[in-house]
Formats: sequence, C-alpha cells, structure tokens
Amino acid sequence: MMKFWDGTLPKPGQRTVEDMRSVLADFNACAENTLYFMYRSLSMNPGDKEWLSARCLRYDITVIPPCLLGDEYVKTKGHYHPKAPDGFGFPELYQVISGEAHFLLQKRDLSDVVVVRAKTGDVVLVPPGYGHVTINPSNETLVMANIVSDAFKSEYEFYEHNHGAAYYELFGNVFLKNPNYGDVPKIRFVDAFEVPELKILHNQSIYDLIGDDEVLEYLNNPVILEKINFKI
Ligand SMILES: O=P(O)(O)OC[C@H]1O[C@](O)(CO)[C@@H](O)[C@@H]1O
Repeated sequence: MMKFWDGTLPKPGQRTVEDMRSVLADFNACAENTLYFMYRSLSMNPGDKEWLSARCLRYDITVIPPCLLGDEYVKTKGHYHPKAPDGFGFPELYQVISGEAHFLLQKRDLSDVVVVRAKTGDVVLVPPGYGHVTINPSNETLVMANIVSDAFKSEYEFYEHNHGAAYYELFGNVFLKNPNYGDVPKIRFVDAFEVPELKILHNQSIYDLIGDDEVLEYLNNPVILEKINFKI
C-alpha cells in the first residue's frame, strides 16, 4: 500500500466484522481481518494541531482494504451527525487519497438517497442533514481523509436499527434495497464535484486547508452552506 502519512501514526480505531454485523446485508458474513482502520485527530506539526483544536476540528485518515462480506462490498458502519447550534446538521469534508469510494448518502427524512462516486484525489462534501456510509467497491485499498467538527458524537442508532443504509452495494456494483426500509427514493448517482467557492478542489489536498481561518468555518457553522445554496 502507498504511504499515506508522513508523520507518526497513532494507534487506529478499528472495526471488525463483529462491530459491523448489525449493518450488513448478510448478518452471517465472515471476515478474518479488521475491516477498516481509523486514524483520528492527525496533524503534521504542533502549529496545525493547535489550529485544529482551537477551532474544534479534526483531520482523520481511514484505511479500508478491499473485502467482500458475503456478496457485499466492505463499507463504513454509517452514521448521522446532529445539528450544530445554528440549526443545521454538521457537514463533513472528505477526500480520496487513493483507491475508489462510493459515498452512500441519505437524508434523515429519506427523501433523497445519493451515491457519490469518487476516485483518487476527488473531494466530497457531505451536506448537512445527510447520513453517510463509504463503500470500497474495488479490489484496491481505499485510503481517505476527512475534516470534521470535533464538537459532536456520531449517531449510529438509525443505521443499527435498520440494519444499514437504505441500500447495500453488492459485488458487480449492484445496489440492493434494504428490506428493512419502507419506500425509499431511487438512488441518484453523481460524480464527485468541486466547490470552488469553498476551495474544495480535486487533487488539492484538503490538509492544506488547515490554517486558513475562513475556509473551513462551515464545518462548525453549516448555515454558511445554506447561504451559498450548496446542494449535493
Ligand atoms: O463511524 P463510522 O460510520 O464507522 O465511519 C468512520 C468514518 O467516520 C469518521 O469517524 C468521520 O465521520 C471517520 O474517521 C471515518 O472515516
């Protein structure tokens, strides 16, 4: 696997198949190895660390080796974010460092389900009010980075209770509706896109946004995204 971080890495959070069982298409799926590794709160130097912590932000890297769980591609567990004090859900900024990702996003009221297809270098902004699962639909390791507010706890209950997101992605890129959901919209498929007004650009490391005093403000004040009418 390529080197994805220059500094020392902390001990990662890990998810095994047992941690994931409640959200899998096949409850009895087996996997010997850890499914993914989460390196949280990374910074390259003390200045960046202080800048991030003063703004209550976090830079994480997640590594998801390829794996099939039964017929289903490996994925993150899935969660929603609560609302920020300004009344809009906390968003999250992602970038694929290497590999390929499908970001399966669903609105809380299930009025919209979107799959954002992203390849190496692509950026994806998860909008307020959307839960997210990241799928590795390839036979390469997916390495992705995110910057997110550190002022909230992820909410897993809905995904656990409903045995995953509204759809499962199976081998051959087949999306299967999760039978535990009622009526859900058809998936909208979109390619990852840039948001130039927020300096969110493909192939420009999101890490380089650290230190810019205005550009990541929407992560704690999501109303800013409302004002620029950001839509996925
Ligand atoms: O918490 P989950 O659903 O397993 O997803 C893991 C992902 O979420 C994050 O915690 C950020 O939302 C990342 O560190 C990681 O990519």
